[in-house]
Amino acid sequence: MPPDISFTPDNDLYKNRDTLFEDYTPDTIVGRDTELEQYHEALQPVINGERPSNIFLYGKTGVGKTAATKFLLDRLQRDADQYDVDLTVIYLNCEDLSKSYQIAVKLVNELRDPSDQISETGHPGYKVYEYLWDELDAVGGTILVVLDEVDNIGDDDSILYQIPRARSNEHITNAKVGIIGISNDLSFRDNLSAKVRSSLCEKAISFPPYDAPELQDVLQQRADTAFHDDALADDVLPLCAAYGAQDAGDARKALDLLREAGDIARAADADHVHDHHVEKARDKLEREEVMDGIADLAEHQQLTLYALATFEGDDETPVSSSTVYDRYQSLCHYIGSDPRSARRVRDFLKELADLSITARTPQNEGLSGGKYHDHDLKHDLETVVVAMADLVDYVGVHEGIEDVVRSSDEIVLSSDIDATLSPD
Ligand SMILES: Nc1ncnc2c1ncn2[C@@H]1O[C@H](COP(=O)(O)OP(=O)(O)OP(=O)(O)O)[C@@H](O)[C@H]1O
Repeated sequence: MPPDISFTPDNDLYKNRDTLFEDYTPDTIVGRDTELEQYHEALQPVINGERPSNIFLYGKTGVGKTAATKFLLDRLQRDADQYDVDLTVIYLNCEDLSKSYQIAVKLVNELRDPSDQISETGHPGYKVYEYLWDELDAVGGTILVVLDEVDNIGDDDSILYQIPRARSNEHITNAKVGIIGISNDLSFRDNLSAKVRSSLCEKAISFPPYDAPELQDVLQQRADTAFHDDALADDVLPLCAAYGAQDAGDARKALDLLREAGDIARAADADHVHDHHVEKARDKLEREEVMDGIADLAEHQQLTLYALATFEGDDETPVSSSTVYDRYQSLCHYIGSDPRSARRVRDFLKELADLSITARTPQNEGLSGGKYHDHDLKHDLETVVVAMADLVDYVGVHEGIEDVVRSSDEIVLSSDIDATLSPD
């Protein structure tokens, strides 16, 4: 008989938890006054009925570029209606679109009736642009094309050049088209060819990371809609904001932390969310992030990490790059894979440290010992081994991690652990 499981609503802490998610658009944007002012000014020609400027927004992830865009374009659309300005806004996320051709097809289809769509492949490039110019002119008025994550477009025949020049090249005569490009790749603008840069970046607006007081404003605004009054202890928002500021001033992460803390408090049947819930939430999110980072590593990077993990299991860390390399070679030997060079493995170790998966400390033993780096895991051994369980399953369990594999509920291997690999 299954146990008698039932569900009852539990909304003692949350008033509207959904507002802590990414897809919720807040009514106002806080903490971005300077950027909103610049952005507002850059959009002003639209409401004057003039040719729109091409605008480029850049800044690290989670600093409000998309939120500010949606907020301002909503307002602009509302006011355009009031002042009889014929405005059409098309929003496109370029995450999976790396070619100008794909963007052009998407735009044509956005502008066309659903019954009259073109296929995603098989048209000559010039033809797709012809369709696009026809559609833009048919819509007419002012058209703003928002290209979020614009840095994914990686070709020379750039639509980022074609659209801004379409009017002067007499491809379109009716519509006035402006591009709003959004990017979190800070080197993207510098790497654009001069001609694309000058068309796309007529108005460039930088979004810096949030500092702790700005993040606290963002969190406070969201907490007011998400939680009941008094649900949060006084130190919760300052703590989430401080962690968010440490995490590159990313509002998305700070909001995730607040929601996770709320969930942990709710699961514990707490009357309030306290700082210890925030600390637990932070550990959990950090662990998930590290695990995702490890799962994304290439095979030989993971083998390098596996080699280091075996020393951690034997309490022998920190260890030098050459010690890790010897163990790495043994692991390669077990699976019959050609080891990468010692230099390459030193690069892997540096990358692991850059990803905050390991700690890398320079050592200098003077003339006798020379300079080298020591390495250590930055997270507990079980987290690391769980994250690379598929590789451990494939290579076999090394003695150094045997205890943790045996004691962990989260590591399920397809074969017997008895067949452990010897130290080297
Ligand atoms: N100033 C703000 N006021 C209210 N909410 C904000 C603010 N800034 C960011 N947010 C919220 O934080 C999250 C991330 O913001 P947003 O998507 O705008 O960042 P972004 O800079 O576009 O990041 P990415 O480059 O990763 O797309 C969203 O949920 C957004 O609503």
